Amino acid sequence: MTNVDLNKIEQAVKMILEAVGEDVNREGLLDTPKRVSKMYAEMFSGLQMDPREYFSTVFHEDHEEFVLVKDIGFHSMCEHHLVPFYGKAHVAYIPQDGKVAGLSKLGRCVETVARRPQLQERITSTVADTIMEMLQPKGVYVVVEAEHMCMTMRGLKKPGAKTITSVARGVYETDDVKRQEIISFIQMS
Ligand SMILES: Nc1nc2c(ncn2[C@@H]2O[C@H](COP(=O)(O)OP(=O)(O)OP(=O)(O)O)[C@@H](O)[C@H]2O)c(=O)[nH]1
Ligand SMILES: [Zn+2]
Repeated sequence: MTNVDLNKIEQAVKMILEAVGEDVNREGLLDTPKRVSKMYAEMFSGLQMDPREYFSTVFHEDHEEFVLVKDIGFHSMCEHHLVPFYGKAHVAYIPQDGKVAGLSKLGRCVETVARRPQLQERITSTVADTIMEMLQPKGVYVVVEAEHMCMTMRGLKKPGAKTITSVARGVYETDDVKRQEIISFIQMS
């Protein structure tokens, strides 16, 4: 978090509170700018990290079918409104030449990419492209399902509306049978 200017965030939060008509000196708000600055540093910590690093260690295992880690919970921040969107990611790949990653690294990749000002589509494609680049698998399929607070607590105001995005790379782009197979495992409860 070295490049995060906590002071600047504090000043900005103070200005927003003043601008909406709050008394920034009332007791309950005294520490709020500082708290919010630390919170933003945490929520945007993915900007300081490179998700590719999680795949610098790979294992060699003679496994030729898919690996799927599903229901990876995440929280992110909509880059248009700076309010949360959150849900689950499902990440699948088919190793090539026995090149497999530690299972936790798929979740770490999602977490890092999510902790940035984001669009759901970009989380989905960045995770898929990172795995394609680092593991050179036969294919990658990523599905993200999320609820966007910018559509529930404001604007459209439709609580429960869910957005689903998917990105297919490699064989998952061309092989309908393989894609259907992984979709059925993702849908399985
Ligand atoms: N494609 C995409 N759009 C998103 C995402 N998160 C929020 N949005 C949308 O970004 C759009 C921004 O639209 P604008 O018209 O510029 O902003 P707005 O007036 O606040 O829009 P409303 O939400 O419709 O009130 C909205 O339609 C949001 O629903 C996302 O992850 N992906
Ligand atoms: Zn939004």
